[in-house]
Amino acid sequence: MSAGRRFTPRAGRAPLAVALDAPDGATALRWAAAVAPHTAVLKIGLELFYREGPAIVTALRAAGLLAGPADGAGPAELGTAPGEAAGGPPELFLDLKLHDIPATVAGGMRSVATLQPRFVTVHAAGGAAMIRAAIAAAPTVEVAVVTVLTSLDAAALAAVGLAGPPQDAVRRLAVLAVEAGARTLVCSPREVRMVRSELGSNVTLITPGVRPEGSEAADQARIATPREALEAGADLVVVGRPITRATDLGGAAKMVADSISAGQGPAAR
Ligand SMILES: O=c1ccn([C@@H]2O[C@H](COP(=O)(O)O)[C@@H](O)[C@H]2O)c(=O)[nH]1
Repeated sequence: MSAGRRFTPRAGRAPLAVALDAPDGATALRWAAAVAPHTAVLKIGLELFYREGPAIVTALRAAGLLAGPADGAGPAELGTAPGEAAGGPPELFLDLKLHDIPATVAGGMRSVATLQPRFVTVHAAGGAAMIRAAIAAAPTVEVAVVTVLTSLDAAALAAVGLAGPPQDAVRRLAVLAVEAGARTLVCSPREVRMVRSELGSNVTLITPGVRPEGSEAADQARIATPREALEAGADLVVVGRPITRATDLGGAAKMVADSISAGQGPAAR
């Protein structure tokens, strides 16, 4: 079973992960400084990690923009229980989408586990053995399993041999992942209700494909607003370009965080 309890943001933080899809470390540091006060999680993906490597994690931590082990970063049993900590810097989400043979993915997980991230992503399409290997290799990391990329619509899925509504593919892959021991899944906000009713309240659901009202979908196909995602049962919403392409990144992140917080409370969850 993958590490951690169901995700709860640190006290005072909106359940928002800002995607730092920056071209270089200097830009990432600037963006992180602007958004860190408003977000629970910072997500580092392929663009930034391939460019800067683990050094970007060290730099963000040195700047106080990312939680480290001393802040109780990592899965809940390694750090603070929900509600215990008063804020603190955002937690680390390494969105590296590992997808390879089990032994290779296990090696990759062992390597990135040294950075003590809260979440690392792998692709469900790598299969159950690969997911089990990822979890076993990094017991302190929450392995977040990507079901169906939020950029894929029904036509794109049919073209890769997965004809049928995206919901069906998401359901199959979510069940496979949980049967392999995962308890954190990535899907679009459109499938959250279905996945939650299929797999219950113990799984953490992370949703990219989130667009504040009026912002461009760009290459995302299965989208909803932050409020809609949370109301459907998501635990953490990922927002990138609508924040990082804004002139005032801090203001944009605050607006998204406020829109989420306005919808939170017993009735909304
Ligand atoms: O299915 C997935 C899995 C991961 N992502 C990542 O989330 C962000 C979304 O960024 P936006 O700019 O808000 O579109 C990005 O880093 C993706 O790699 C995803 O979009 N869909």
